[in-house]
Amino acid sequence: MRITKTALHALRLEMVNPLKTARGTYAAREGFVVRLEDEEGRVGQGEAMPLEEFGTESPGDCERALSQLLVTLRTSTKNISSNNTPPNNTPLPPGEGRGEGISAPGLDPCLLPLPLGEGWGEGFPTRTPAARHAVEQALLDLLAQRRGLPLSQLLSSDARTNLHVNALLGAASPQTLAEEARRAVAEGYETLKLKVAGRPLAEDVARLSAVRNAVGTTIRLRVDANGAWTEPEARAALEALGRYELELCEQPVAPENPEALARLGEHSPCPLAADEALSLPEATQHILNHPGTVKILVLKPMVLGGLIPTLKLAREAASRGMAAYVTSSLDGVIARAGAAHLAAALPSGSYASGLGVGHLFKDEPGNHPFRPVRGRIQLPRTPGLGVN
Ligand SMILES: O=C(O)CCC(=O)c1ccccc1C(=O)O
Ligand SMILES: [Mg+2]
Repeated sequence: MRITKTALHALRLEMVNPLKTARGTYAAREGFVVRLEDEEGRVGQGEAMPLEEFGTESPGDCERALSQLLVTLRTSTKNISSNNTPPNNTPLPPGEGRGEGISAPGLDPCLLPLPLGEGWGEGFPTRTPAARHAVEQALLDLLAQRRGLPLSQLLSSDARTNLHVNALLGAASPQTLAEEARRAVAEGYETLKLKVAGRPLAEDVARLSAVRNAVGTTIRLRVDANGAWTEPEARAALEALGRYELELCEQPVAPENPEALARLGEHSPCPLAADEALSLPEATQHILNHPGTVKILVLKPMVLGGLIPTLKLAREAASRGMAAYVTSSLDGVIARAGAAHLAAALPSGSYASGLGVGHLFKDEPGNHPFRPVRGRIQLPRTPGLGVN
């Protein structure tokens, strides 16, 4: 494969309502779309949507890195793969083991001529994970198209064809949250997620109570503290909120403190999931080494530097008995499409993915295949990413 043309566009996504997390409030998102054309006229697409507070580079650094990467791609005298048919025309092997499959059938070799930096497992993080994500995604889109496979199938021959997603509830007051929760359940969602922390515990208790009363006991409720509780606060909050039967809690304490996360996990009334901590290599290693205390990883490909590093981390986690699910970092359709293909290729699909955020954006394209319907995303069967 040879890249004959490249293009880089800025992308600005206005939100319908600002999304409040304990780490920041987002009214708009700014990033980039990369388009790569191969010698046979196919076009691959990738997105970079940096979110600095969650461990990516700044938009400025991202743009500089992308410009450099695209120059390298255009001027590379080396073909990205020595011929059109890779030596081994099969997808990556299924997700057991330590992910050694990834470098085997032609994927990493295709990306090797690129100074993409390293992915998770080889000295992660890259300094520009969002830029790496975009270029890797566009190359994978092209590669999957060339092989006539949906991207999910390129990543794993065992990939599922549809995904559960959670509804992200954005309302603040208990009453409006309860209405929002009822609507989501009526639409077909079986897993609801709400942001907690950054406010008095009594308020979160009232919010959780209102949601649980509104939806009954069969719906899964997950909460996300975005690292905002201290360890004692988290202990008290998990105790109080745990009465409402939580599926899990994402990142109760600061990402820099995986020891506290592990201690909390030993006595928590609900399973704990690591999210922001995974942008820090030392914290990630600590978490992988304590699989009984943190049971789940929340994987953000934009933060982890691409789909392949993320898949590697998921396989490593699975080999240690930990579960994982994929969420976006409030990305546009292109990145969410890649994340959906990745979610379908994870070793296990037992947790809903956090990819149902399109309705939060003002100019979300209307009828793309990655829109959840009745709480599920049905992956397109077309080769590549499946986004036009
Ligand atoms: O998981 C979802 O449904 C949406 C993704 C989400 O909550 C999120 C969005 C932007 C930044 C961080 C997070 C997070 O999971 O912490
Ligand atoms: Mg989270």
